[in-house]
Amino acid sequence: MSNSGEPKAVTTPHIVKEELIAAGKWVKLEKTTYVDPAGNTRTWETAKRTTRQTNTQADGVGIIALLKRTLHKDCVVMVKQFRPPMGCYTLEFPAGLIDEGESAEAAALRELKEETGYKGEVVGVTPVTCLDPGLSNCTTQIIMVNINGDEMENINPTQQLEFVEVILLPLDEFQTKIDQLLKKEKIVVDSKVYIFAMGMAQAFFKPRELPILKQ
Ligand SMILES: Nc1nc(=O)[nH]c2c1ncn2[C@H]1C[C@H](O)[C@@H](COP(=O)(O)OP(=O)(O)O)O1
Repeated sequence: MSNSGEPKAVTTPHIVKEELIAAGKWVKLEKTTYVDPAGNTRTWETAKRTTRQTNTQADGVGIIALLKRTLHKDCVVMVKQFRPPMGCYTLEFPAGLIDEGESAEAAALRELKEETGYKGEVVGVTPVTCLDPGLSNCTTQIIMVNINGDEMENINPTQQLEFVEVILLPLDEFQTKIDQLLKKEKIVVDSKVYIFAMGMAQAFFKPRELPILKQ
């Protein structure tokens, strides 16, 4: 790297035009023409969902649902399902697309009920977050939900989706349990899930390894 020579022109990068290359019912491919920070006009191949609702910036929601029961460890409610684009089973947080006129919070509680049978209460919401910005404009909001597992309707929850398996994993062993599952089965874990698992391990277990805290 060198600091010599003419300073590069600095431009505010921006989109010039978006041209449709192909469209299906759920997904479309566009050629995006844009100006890069150096002022050069370039193109990019962009995938978009066709289903994004008006008045929302997020395509869907992901739900971090904590099942809280007396005399049980708190568990994260996970779903395992066959995902055609991956060609295999995946381990994910419950998730789904936001319907027209629906808030992210309402979508999260609806999807949680449909996919797992549990009735939850929203305790946190992320901003709109991107999922794979080098490929797609797809966005999600992650909704944190608590489930009172002692409530009657959450004792034997009935899910509405036949091909979605609900898996409960204890929060305090989340990463270890995922690792065990990955060793046992041919399954791919969603990156959001694994990052959350690593974050939990760092937050809860690493500080206790500091010498000062061991005394
Ligand atoms: N990319 C997709 N291709 C499809 O052929 N069908 C798709 C795509 N994305 C969504 N869907 C369909 C499948 C479901 O019937 C509905 C709703 O999905 P939803 O449950 O909201 O979301 P996921 O659980 O994340 O699939 O859309």
